[in-house]
Amino acid sequence: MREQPGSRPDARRLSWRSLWRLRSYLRPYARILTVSWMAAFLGIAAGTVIPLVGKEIIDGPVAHGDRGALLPLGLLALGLGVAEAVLTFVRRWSQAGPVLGLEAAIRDDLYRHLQRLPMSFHDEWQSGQLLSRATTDLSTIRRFLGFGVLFLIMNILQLTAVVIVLLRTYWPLGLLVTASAVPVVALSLRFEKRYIRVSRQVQDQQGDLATLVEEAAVGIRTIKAFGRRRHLYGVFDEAASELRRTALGKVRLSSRFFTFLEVIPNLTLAMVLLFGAVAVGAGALTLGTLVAFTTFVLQLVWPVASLGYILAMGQEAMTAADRVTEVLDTTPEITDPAISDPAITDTRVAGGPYVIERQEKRRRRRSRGRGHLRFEGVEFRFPGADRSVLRDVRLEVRPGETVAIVGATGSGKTTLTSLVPRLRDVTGGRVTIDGRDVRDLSLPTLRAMVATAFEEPTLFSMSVRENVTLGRAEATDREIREALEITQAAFVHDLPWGLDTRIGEQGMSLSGGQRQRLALARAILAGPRVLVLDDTLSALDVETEALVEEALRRVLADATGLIVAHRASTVLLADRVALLSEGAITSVGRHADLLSAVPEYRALLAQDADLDPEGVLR
Ligand SMILES: Nc1ncnc2c1ncn2[C@@H]1O[C@H](COP(=O)(O)OP(=O)(O)OP(=O)(O)O)[C@@H](O)[C@H]1O
Repeated sequence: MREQPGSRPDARRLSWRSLWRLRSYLRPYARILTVSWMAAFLGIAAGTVIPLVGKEIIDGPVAHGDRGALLPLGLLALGLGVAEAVLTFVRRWSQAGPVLGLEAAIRDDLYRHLQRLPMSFHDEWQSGQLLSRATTDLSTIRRFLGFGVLFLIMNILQLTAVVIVLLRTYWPLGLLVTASAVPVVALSLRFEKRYIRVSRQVQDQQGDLATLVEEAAVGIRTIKAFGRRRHLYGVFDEAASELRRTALGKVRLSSRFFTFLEVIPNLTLAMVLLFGAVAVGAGALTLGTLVAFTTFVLQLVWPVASLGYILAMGQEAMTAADRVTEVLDTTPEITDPAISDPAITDTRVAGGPYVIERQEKRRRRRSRGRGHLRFEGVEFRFPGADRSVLRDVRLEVRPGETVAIVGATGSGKTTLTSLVPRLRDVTGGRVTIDGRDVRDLSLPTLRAMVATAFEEPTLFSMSVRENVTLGRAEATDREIREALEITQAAFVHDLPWGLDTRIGEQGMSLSGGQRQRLALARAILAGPRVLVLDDTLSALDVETEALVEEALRRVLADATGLIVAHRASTVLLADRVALLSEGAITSVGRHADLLSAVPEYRALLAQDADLDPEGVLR
């Protein structure tokens, strides 16, 4: 079995590199971020100066009873305190925009990229893994790039500044405080390795769990129908418990580390107080200096203690960035040709997306040919598979002609049809429309030329109108009505809000046949030159099917049709039939001729009780 991508910890890839690459998303916010960072640095400076003012107050006015000097120094300390508070507010306020903007921009790019990735990618990746990358992982990155990095640098700066001040104030105690950093650094390095491993495990397991929840929601009917609730609950519970165990391990690991980080500065503080008191007693240190010293060490408690938390955040963000870039780095294999096709959208065209869209539409209209479809020695092999699903397929569908593909289950019918709109790319030979290899056409042009309706129709959580006009957003109400009439889908007018009724996720509130009819209307409304129907009428009752077929005949007369058929009634829509046997086309001809001359074809359609010996519907 091939390994599920993105579901296993892969420490080799893990580095700051993935996270560093995402910095470009912060570029638009350079100015406001500068304000934020300036506020942070000035805040540290103000905070560091306050204890020094305290020292001056104790060693000066307090020690000498000089009340006159107390007021200006007191006001200075107060002013610094207020300044620190205001700067903290400015830092927090100015950070929110860039941080949320960063998350939204990466999410947009990820979504756009997922849409561009080919079917082979989506075949391999669990949707829950993609979902957790687009949600949990991006939030983790946002938290770290937005707050973690700033605090990490602020803390390091504060630690350095305070240590320098301490060393200059009274070096023996300064050295003691500096030495306390050694165990902190040593343990942080050890902690980092283990934490990276466990946090990747948690993130991957969250993705697996999201997949299980999604499958349970989408497949609820099957689960209920087979009475498998308990069984699937067991599977889910096991995955959830595993995640809980891993997450608990992660919390235990971090709590040990965080506790250690809390203890070190407090121990240091106790030692500073002890040795400082001795030094004051011996006259080597003033009282004011000792008070300033202890205030400084107290100031260090939070930066040191939070260092563990921030490092953990950083490590989680690194694994999250790795998981996100894993997807972003997958190159879409099915792309527009280099520059050979004038219909390719040039995103740098002046005038923005609307101008580009208009130009694209004009080009598409110009580039609409007659829809002459040819499969020329087509081979197809799934990635990693050891044998080809399609072998040397040669088939011609002339403009306006309809060819039915008939074959046993698993013979490659769906795969063959998916090559026309380039849902998959041939691995040998070529598919041409009007003499041009489909790979030489821009994807928008190709997909405007070819419309497909699948056996399992996907309807989106939007209105009927939006669902039906997916292939042609500018369709008028009259055109929509006509398409719905052809596909016998007038039932939508009886829905509570007619065309504007939102249909549930996957159109669950509609019957299978109703969904198929809407998907067919969507394909017809796109006004394609090549119409691909992959067993689209399978869920219709005999009467509705007859009505839809009658109307489809008119549509197909105007387009080139490729229809996958299991039933004789659908086959009769076609001018010719191609028999696909184990990935190769073994016979092509008229339905009646194949029925009498090809035993395999006869056997495939034999179950169709409605046929007379001539293969015609009774
Ligand atoms: N994503 C995939 N990865 C690997 N093999 C696949 C994939 N999808 C389909 N196959 C295999 O390719 C072969 C052809 O599948 P295809 O769906 O094209 O058959 P079909 O003729 O349309 O079948 P049916 O009539 O049951 O819909 C099958 O053996 C199937 O197992």
